[in-house]
Amino acid sequence: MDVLTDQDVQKYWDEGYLVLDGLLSPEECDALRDRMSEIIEGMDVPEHCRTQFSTDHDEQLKKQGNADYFITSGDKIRFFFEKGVFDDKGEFIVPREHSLNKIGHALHAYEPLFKAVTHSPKIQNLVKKLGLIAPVILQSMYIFKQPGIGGEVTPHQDATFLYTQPLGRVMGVWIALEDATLENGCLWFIPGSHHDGISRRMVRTPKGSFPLTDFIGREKNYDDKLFVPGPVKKGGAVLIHGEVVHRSAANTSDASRHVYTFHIMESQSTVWSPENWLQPSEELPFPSLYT
Ligand SMILES: O=C(O)CCC(=O)C(=O)O
Ligand SMILES: [Fe+2]
Repeated sequence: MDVLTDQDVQKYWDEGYLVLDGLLSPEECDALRDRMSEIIEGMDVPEHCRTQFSTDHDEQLKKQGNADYFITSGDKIRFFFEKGVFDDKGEFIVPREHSLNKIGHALHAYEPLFKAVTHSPKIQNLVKKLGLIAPVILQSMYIFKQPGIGGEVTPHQDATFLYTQPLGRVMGVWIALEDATLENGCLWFIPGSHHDGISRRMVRTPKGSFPLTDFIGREKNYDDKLFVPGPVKKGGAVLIHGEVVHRSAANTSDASRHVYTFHIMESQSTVWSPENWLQPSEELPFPSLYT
């Protein structure tokens, strides 16, 4: 059975995103969440995440540590924390399971359950239905959007961070492992905003310089009234075109909003920018979706 109808496909290309109900069962969602709880229990918190800086020199070291940790995370499973979750001794001041913003960027490669969902027949079939010929997985993230402290994600286009030539080759698959609502920070989109290219690109800076990345261009100021919410029930998913403008609000509710999301690229006749922060590595070349 096709997960996508012809109308769905049309809607995706017209609006730049598509909300799908019931991609995963509640049990499949819970299995991913349970595995994530185990990962967090066993998590080693890197020193540069814990340390507070007391001198400018310390601050610089921490910044460098954070930047290195991020830019080499494409083929690893790494932990990214919310602000203000450690005290000055580096101990958690919130429960550790509430301290994380996200985990990335290679769950799809190294965590069997996440790998199985990513390469599942359902995902493969919907990507086939969209006409992709040689799709590969670029990255994956588990995003927590913690109750009360999960911050907003400001308006952006994913191709800002995952740039290709030509554009139009990248798609996010964003799977709600809990209900994503207006209260806990569901996604919002500007329908049809994927037709005008991108306004900003994140690029690596020359080797040996700091910061490690910089932006070319800047994000436009979008009229708030243009955004349409995309709430979705647990197990539902949103397909996100690489150039559609989207955002999510802070989570001011008591309910978390866990999601598993990954990005796919049509690799046929596409050039992946060597200036992107994320690069395929010897350890982990971008794996094919269909195998
Ligand atoms: O989960 C969010 O709030 C933002 C996620 C996002 O921007 C993405 O998956 O592309
Ligand atoms: Fe995004």
